[in-house]
Amino acid sequence: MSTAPQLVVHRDKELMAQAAAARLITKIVDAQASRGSASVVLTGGRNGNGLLAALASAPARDAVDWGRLDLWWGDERFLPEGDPERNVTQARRALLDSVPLDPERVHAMPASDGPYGSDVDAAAAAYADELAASAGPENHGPVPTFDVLMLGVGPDTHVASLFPELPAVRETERTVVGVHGAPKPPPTRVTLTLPAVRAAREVWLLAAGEDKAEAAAIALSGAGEIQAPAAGAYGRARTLWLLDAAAASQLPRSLYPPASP
Ligand SMILES: O=C1O[C@H](COP(=O)(O)O)[C@@H](O)[C@H](O)[C@H]1O
Repeated sequence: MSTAPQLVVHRDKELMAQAAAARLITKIVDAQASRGSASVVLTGGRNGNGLLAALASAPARDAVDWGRLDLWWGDERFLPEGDPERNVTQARRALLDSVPLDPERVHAMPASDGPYGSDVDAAAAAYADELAASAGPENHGPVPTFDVLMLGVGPDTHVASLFPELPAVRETERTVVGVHGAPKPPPTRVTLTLPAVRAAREVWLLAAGEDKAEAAAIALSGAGEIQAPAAGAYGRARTLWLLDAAAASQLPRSLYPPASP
């Protein structure tokens, strides 16, 4: 069942990144206190990396037990290991290289020069197997119940590497698929599907900047998920849109409470 989106609109993208980083720290600490460990799905893109950079410079980052955190990715650009355009490379630079993570719990998606070579479909199937191996009976399915799954929203409403009208966004069975011919470079990618996204307790959609305003307005105004993939991204317990004022500028004001005078 879909959870109705809740919206939080911040003054600008810097404040949005800092507030989202603070929110994520609290979520991780709470999950570790109640379940022993936490699991988070990272997103690539400007807003996702902005959040990680804000987290890296937040003093409260030391409240996280980094060794008891599983990190997964919502999508990856299928490029060689270490390529600066890979989402994991960018995440390492923004945050991961500066915190004491357990390398066994950092679940990067395969690279195009990894064990599956250039076979992106085999790479996607392997990531699906890794997810399934981490899911316990309590998860009732082939993916763990992620505590938080973050998604940057593209100007065309794509989330992860689920682009409007492409086969990946129509997938209803597999949890991870290879993407061929993405309209945004690089064309070959690996992505979680909407059923995998919806296994998360909380899904957070990040949209900052004027170029996200139309996408946010379309996705939040009843568009279908095939045409507007962001509209199909929701969590089991909560769906949260974190925006800045520029990205919220085309939304009907009825969707979020007015700022105080
Ligand atoms: O290519 C990608 O783009 C989206 C959105 O990125 P943005 O820079 O427009 O915020 C991102 O969420 C995704 O992970 C990434 O692979």
